[in-house]
Amino acid sequence: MKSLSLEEIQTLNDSEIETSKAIEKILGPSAIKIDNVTVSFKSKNGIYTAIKDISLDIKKGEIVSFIGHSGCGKSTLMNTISGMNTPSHGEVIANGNVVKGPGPDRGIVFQNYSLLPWLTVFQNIYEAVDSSFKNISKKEKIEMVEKNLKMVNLWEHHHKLPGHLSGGMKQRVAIARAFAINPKILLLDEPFGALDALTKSSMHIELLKLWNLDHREKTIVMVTHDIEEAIFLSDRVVVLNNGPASTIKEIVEVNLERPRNKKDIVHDPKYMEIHDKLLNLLIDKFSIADY
Ligand SMILES: Nc1ncnc2c1ncn2[C@@H]1O[C@H](COP(=O)(O)OP(=O)(O)OP(=O)(O)O)[C@@H](O)[C@H]1O
Repeated sequence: MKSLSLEEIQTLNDSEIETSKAIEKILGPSAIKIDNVTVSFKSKNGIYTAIKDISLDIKKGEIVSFIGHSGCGKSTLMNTISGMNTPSHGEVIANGNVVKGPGPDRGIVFQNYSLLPWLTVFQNIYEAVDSSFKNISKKEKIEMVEKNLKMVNLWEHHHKLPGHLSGGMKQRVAIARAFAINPKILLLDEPFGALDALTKSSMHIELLKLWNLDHREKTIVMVTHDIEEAIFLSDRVVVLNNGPASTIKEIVEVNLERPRNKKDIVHDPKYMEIHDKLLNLLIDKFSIADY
């Protein structure tokens, strides 16, 4: 079903508004509306169009992953939602507002943690809380930092510098920082890409734990290369075509019940079917016989 643009909503009469509210109640409100977005970059060789005419609605509380080959435009799409890229055509609406730049309603976590190395774990989160919440006391800010560090089991390390933490711990600090500013939308660009398989696996559980504690109200968009990760975490997986001018190849629904159990899920025939589907969408050679 097509969502309405802000202009269309403004021209609705009362009964239409009631109807659209009723529909929204059933389908859930759109947290992110990507409307016909094209992003081109100027380079010395001319203009390079990374993504073209992409439209996608992401509902409040949904977890959606972008997957595709290297260079297909996943980060470009993500950066357009975050406001770090400006669309050459089309627009992104986040939480009802046209995205014009980065904002506190959209928290971002990158693969490289992006913690300030000269600040302690505590200070890294405090700085973010301090610049996002102007009207609360210092005591309340300290409590917010403590609560979020406890949620990722890192309170006892709050005095350490990032350089003295493991990769998984750094990523937990980055996630705690993103949750501390309490954005409605969490954007994760290959957040676990640099972690070993065991740490990655426990980070998936940590992330879902935080999402659950927040009543599954945060919308999470994630870039990943990892099919298993995408299935375990997501409600939908958006597969992108190769660039230039990448488009959406297919959207795969992950209709697996939550809470999901890492050990059991892989034996679920529905999981295997989704896994196969994604594999076939992403890979065309499965053995040396295919060359
Ligand atoms: N600022 C920029 N200027 C010029 N070209 C860019 C810029 N940002 C991205 N590109 C190009 O756009 C294309 C898509 O890049 P993007 O980083 O979005 O891909 P990706 O799917 O996230 O890749 P990976 O999986 O390797 O991280 C690439 O060809 C890249 O070189």
